[in-house]
Amino acid sequence: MQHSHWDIFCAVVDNYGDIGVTWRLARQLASEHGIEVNLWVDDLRSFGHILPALDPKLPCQMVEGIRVLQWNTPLDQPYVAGEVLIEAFACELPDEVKQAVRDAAMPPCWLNLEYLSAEDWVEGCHGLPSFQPGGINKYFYMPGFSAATGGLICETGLFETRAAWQADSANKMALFQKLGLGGIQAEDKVISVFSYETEALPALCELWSEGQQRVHALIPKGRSFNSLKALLPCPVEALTPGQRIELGMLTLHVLPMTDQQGYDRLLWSCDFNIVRGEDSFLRAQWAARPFIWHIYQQEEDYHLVKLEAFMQLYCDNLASEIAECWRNLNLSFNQQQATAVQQHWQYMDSHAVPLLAHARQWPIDALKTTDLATRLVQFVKNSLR
Ligand SMILES: Cc1cn([C@H]2C[C@H](O)[C@@H](COP(=O)(O)OP(=O)(O)O[C@H]3O[C@@H](C)[C@H](O)[C@@H](O)[C@H]3O)O2)c(=O)[nH]c1=O
Repeated sequence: MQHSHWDIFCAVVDNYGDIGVTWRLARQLASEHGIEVNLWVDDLRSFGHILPALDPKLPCQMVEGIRVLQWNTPLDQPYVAGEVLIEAFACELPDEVKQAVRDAAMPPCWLNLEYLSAEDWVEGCHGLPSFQPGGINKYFYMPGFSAATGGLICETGLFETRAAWQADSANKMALFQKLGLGGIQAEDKVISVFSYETEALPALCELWSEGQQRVHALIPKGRSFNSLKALLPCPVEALTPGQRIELGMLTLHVLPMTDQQGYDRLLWSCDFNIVRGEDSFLRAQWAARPFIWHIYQQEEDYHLVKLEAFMQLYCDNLASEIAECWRNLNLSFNQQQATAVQQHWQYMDSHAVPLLAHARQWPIDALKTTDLATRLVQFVKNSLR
């Protein structure tokens, strides 16, 4: 008899995105689809940054209904083939697992969960099998924005919860206070910043510090601050959560890192979000607020192709003037063009109202009829038939 559990293997690369995506998926599969999930992770310490409830020293633990296992090489905890085996982002599965799959009387449905992209070719590759030694198929599961792709991770009821949160400004003020971010008034502009290093960031800070309105930039300790060293009173390593750095009309706040639900609420609470990678990029869209996407850099500037594909989609039904302005802002930020990013930010400020209206409509248009987890469960059912 086949075991009904699912295994997800995730290798943490150099950031939080791979584990961020797989953790969200694992949680949703368990809570909304009643699936028993084993999540194998090779770096629990990094995982602990976005899941403070985790004990990185434990080889096996239950967190929010998911069994989280330390993935060591060689594998030192037993793997038993279940109904589904997911290798996240083409991580190389342990030999012991591949052997167990070959030996299983009923092998699991084996999937490679790929990175999200808005490019056209994704539709053609989603669901394609690749024949593996032992006569088993491995399927490419491609997240994406169209109905013919694997979809986008989005929990049931998320938009309603977010709308209720945003309907009462007391929620954001209470959150800022809870996070130890002092001195923020309800009418101030609040911007979250979770980017990689870029020269665009000090340029924007300069603009904000000289503006008419009070601006608060909420920045977790890490890569964004590496680009702001010249503005800091101490080395980046010495910054402490809650610390404030006053620069004219701008206050830089050192943001404590929270779990993913906390980060979502932060995105809902800000007027503008600067996000990166894959997961925060999607969550900024679900926050229904305007954003800049600092895309993860790839060889030969391939990331700019991915950025272009997304921008085209996002701007599809946006008035051309506003679309151009938002595209230029994103491009100049990603290309570290200090003067251009300042100019485009100012243009964008003058289109704030329609841009916000677009950001509010976008999640509904982008999600289509079903989310990734629901499509994935259906995909597995179809391929096991
Ligand atoms: C700031 C913050 C983030 N987070 C979470 C949100 C996301 O799940 C995660 C960050 O992931 P991302 O936004 O994807 O950005 P990232 O840069 O950390 O991850 C990247 O890693 C590379 C290896 C991948 O190739 C990229 O595509 C990308 O996923 O951290 C929290 O939970 N709490 C926080 O306070």
